[in-house]
Order: sequence, then structure tokens, then C-alpha cells
Amino acid sequence: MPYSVGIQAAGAALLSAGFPAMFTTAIVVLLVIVSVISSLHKDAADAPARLPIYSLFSIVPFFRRRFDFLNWGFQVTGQSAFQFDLLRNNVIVVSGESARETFFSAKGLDLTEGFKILSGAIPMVRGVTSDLQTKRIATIHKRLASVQRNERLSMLIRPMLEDSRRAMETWGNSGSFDPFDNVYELTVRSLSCSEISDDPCVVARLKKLYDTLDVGTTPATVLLPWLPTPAMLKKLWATKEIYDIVVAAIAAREQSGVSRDDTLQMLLDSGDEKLVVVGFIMGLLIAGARATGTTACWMLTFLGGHPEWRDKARAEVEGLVASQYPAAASSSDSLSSQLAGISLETWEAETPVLDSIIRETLRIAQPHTAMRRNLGAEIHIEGKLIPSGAYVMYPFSDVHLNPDIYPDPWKFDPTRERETKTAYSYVGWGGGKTTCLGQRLARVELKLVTALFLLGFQHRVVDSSGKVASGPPLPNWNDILLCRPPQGSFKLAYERSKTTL
Ligand code: HEM
Repeated sequence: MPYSVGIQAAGAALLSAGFPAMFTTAIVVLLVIVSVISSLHKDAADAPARLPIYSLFSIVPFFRRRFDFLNWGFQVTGQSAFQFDLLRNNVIVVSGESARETFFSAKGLDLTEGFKILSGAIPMVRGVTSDLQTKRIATIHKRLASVQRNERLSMLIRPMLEDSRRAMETWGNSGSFDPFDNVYELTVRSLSCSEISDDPCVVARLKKLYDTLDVGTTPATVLLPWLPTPAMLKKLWATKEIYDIVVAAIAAREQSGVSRDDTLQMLLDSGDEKLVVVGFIMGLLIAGARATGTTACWMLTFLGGHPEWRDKARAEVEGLVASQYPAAASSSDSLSSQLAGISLETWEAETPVLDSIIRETLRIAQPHTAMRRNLGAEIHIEGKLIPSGAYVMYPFSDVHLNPDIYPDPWKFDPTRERETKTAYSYVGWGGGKTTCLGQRLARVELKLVTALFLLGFQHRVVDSSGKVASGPPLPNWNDILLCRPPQGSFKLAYERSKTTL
């Protein structure tokens, strides 16, 4: 009797709650049904071990605490590979050296398809950044290679420094900031166009919109993209705004009839269809500028927590300025002009300290989980079946935080020797057939931003009460995009040096 009263009461409450409650309930029921159905099918004998939870319970930890969730998966199954379902998507997580070798080289494993479903932070506009045919993706990759030819990359040095200078000027003589708020805007120029990067308001707006995409990437928006949740609507709106900014910039360039020296002009001059141009800028702004901005945040943070490395890096750049620009000390030229006088070749080949700092930063503060979809026939990884159509993941923590390969793995130590005995022992720029295609540009940009900051400012990491911290904060690998520690837990305190930026 009490049960039926309870059910009646619940039914009455539901009816009186109106459409939103009924809609939510219907969705929950649907999810439970999908979850139960997916748990009923039998796995093949050579299938990886399955997580001992209903698939419904994987969703939130997968999106919100991925590092902990994946570690738990390996622990609870006691295997080097395990599987779980994200609604109707079968996901297999692999680890270990031989898994890495197959993962980064197998022909059928497709990066674009993997990211589309499991990542979700890239703005998806059908036919522009999603559903691009292979031919269009190939064109975009070809254009990316063009941006990074010697001549073009050399030409980008001065404007990239000028962008950074302009942004750093606004920081005043001293103060403190959260690098995750301020540093991203330093890295927009190289990929877009003057119509966007010359306008600080548009750059700030873009940053806000991409932040909206990050925050708006909830389990529901990725797995049930058709569900009109508030997060999904916000995401849709942000995507449209970004699209409009890019399209307006292209239209302004075309109408002006003025030809400029930037990435947009190169794309337009190549005669590419509009879809490719917009897709290039939207897709790579997020893949590129976001990754570069985040890495720059972490480089400055590690250097602020390790003054000995900050001083070494600064001495390296001062040495370059002195050798390439002998009159620098007596010159009234600004710091950014002096740095712009250093050749691309020198930035690339004569900065071993900056190189080792970038390398160590990407090892310890890039919480990437590589994702693929098996578009080919079934394959085996370490004897475990990867069916056709399944998603496969490889968490970078498996190698980068592995104490057998990197002793004391959480320690920031740019002196670490390169490990050559283990296959793919370093994947900071990916590996095999999916190595980062923007690496050359990103490395130069990271060096320029860091060099200008180190010569223009003295800085230290401070804790939430403003006291100088004993070291940098610990990267938070559960934050899948930025690795950002708890907000407010640290800042970078800085003082301007006497030199003009
Ligand atoms: C510090 C900055 C960057 C880092 C750390 C980085 C890192 C990576 C990594 C780890 C991958 C492989 C992903 C995987 O295997 O799942 C990758 C792929 C890629 N990156 Fe970057 N990246 C950076 C900047 C850029 C920039 C600036 C661009 C473009 C302008 C870019 C374009 C790409 C592309 C197109 C791919 C996919 C390659 C393919 O499909 O084979 N990246 N990147």
C-alpha cells in the first residue's frame, strides 16, 4: 500500500511539474534503457576486460575526472587494456609500449573521427569543422604546411612579438595575474588574420567564446548533441558567434581589396573554397592557439616556480640578443624589435634551454588522452580485440608519468635525458602518423612569448595569500584541457624591467 501511494504521489508530482520535469525524466529513463541494453551483450573471448559498472555511471567521471577514472579502470580490471560503453559507443583504453606502437601507427585508427565524438570542445559546424571530406582535410593540412615554410614563418616573427608586446603593455609595471586568464591572447595572431588579431576586443571576445565552448562541453552536449540543454544552447550560440567573427573578417578582407601578409591572405590567394578557409581558422584556432596558449601558461608558471630555470632561459635569450644584435645594449630599440632581429634559424637551432623547458612542460602538463575510431577491419592490440567501429584511447599519462621511464615523474626537470630504449617514450607532439602538424609554428611562438616575458619582467609564483611559493603548483590532470590547478590557488607576481617592451 505505501508503495502505490508513493507511486501515485510521484506521478502527481511529475504531472504538476510540467514539461521540463517530464522531459528530463524521459531522458533519464531512455539513458537507463540504453545503459541496460548495452550491458546485456556478450563480449568476445579476446575482448578487453569490462569495467564493473553500468555504462551510465561512466559518463560523468569520464568527462569530469578523466585522469582518476582511467587510472581506476586499469586498477580495478588489473589489465593493461579495458573497455566501457559511453551510451552506445564502445570505448577501449589501452596502455603500455606495444599498445602505443600499434595505436600511433595502425592504418584504420582515425584521429578526426575519434575526437569528434569523445572530445567535443572543437566548434562543430557541419561541413566546416565537422563532416569535412578527406579531400578538404588534406587541403587544410597542406595549407598548414605552407604557413610553416621558412619564409612565411620568418615573416610571422615580428607580428607575433608585436601582439605579445601590445598585450603585455596593458599589464602595467607590477602586479599579479592568473596566467590562464592572460596568456591565451598572446597566441592568436599566427593562425588568423589582422582583422581579428589587430582588435584586442575581438581577441578577448574569441577567448570568452572558446571558454564558453570548454565549459559548455558537458557529458550531455557530447553524447546527446541533439538534446536542447542550456549548455548545448550556449555552445551552439558560441559556435555561431565564432563562425560569424571569422566570416566577417574574411568579408572585410575581400571588400577592402587590400592584400596583407598573413595566414588568411595565403588561404584566399590559394583559391580555396570558403569552407576550407573558415574551417582552417576555426578548427586550428582551437587546436592550435588553445594548445599553444595553455603550454605558454605552464611554461611561465614552471619558470616562475623554478627561478634557476628562469635565469638560465633568460641568459640564453640575452646571449642570442647580444650575438645577433651587438648594438642592443646601447640601442634605444625596444625589446620586441631586438628579438624580432633574431633569425628563425637561430630561434629553432640555438635555444637548447628553451627546447628542454618546452619538452618537460609538455611531458608534465599536457593531460591529453589520444582518441581514435577504428574505421578499418578489426585489429588486436596486445592480443585484445579492437572491433571495427570501436573507439580507442591512449592516455598520455601512461608514458609521461611512468616512473620507470621518468623517475620522480611529477618533478619538473628539464635536464632529463631523452629515453631512447622505449618506443614512443615521449609523445608531447603526438607520434607516428598523427604527429602534430603545427609543431614548428607552436615551438617558435612559445619561444617568442617566453623570451619577451623573461626579458621584460621579473616574475615568481605566489600562493593565494600573495606569498612567494616554494615551487610551481601541481598540474591537475583531471582538467582535460588546461591541466589547471584550483582557481585562485596561485598567481604569477611580476615586475617590469627597465627596458622598453
Ligand atoms: C604547444 C602547442 C601544441 C601542442 C602541445 C600540440 C600537440 C599535439 C598532439 C599531442 C597531437 C597528436 C594528438 C593525438 O595523437 O591524439 C597534435 C596533433 C595535431 N596538431 Fe598540434 N599541438 C600544438 C599546436 C598546434 C598548432 C599551432 C597547430 C596548427 C596550427 C596544430 C595542429 C595539429 C593538427 C592538425 C594535428 C592532427 C594531425 C593529424 O591529424 O595527423 N597543433 N598536436
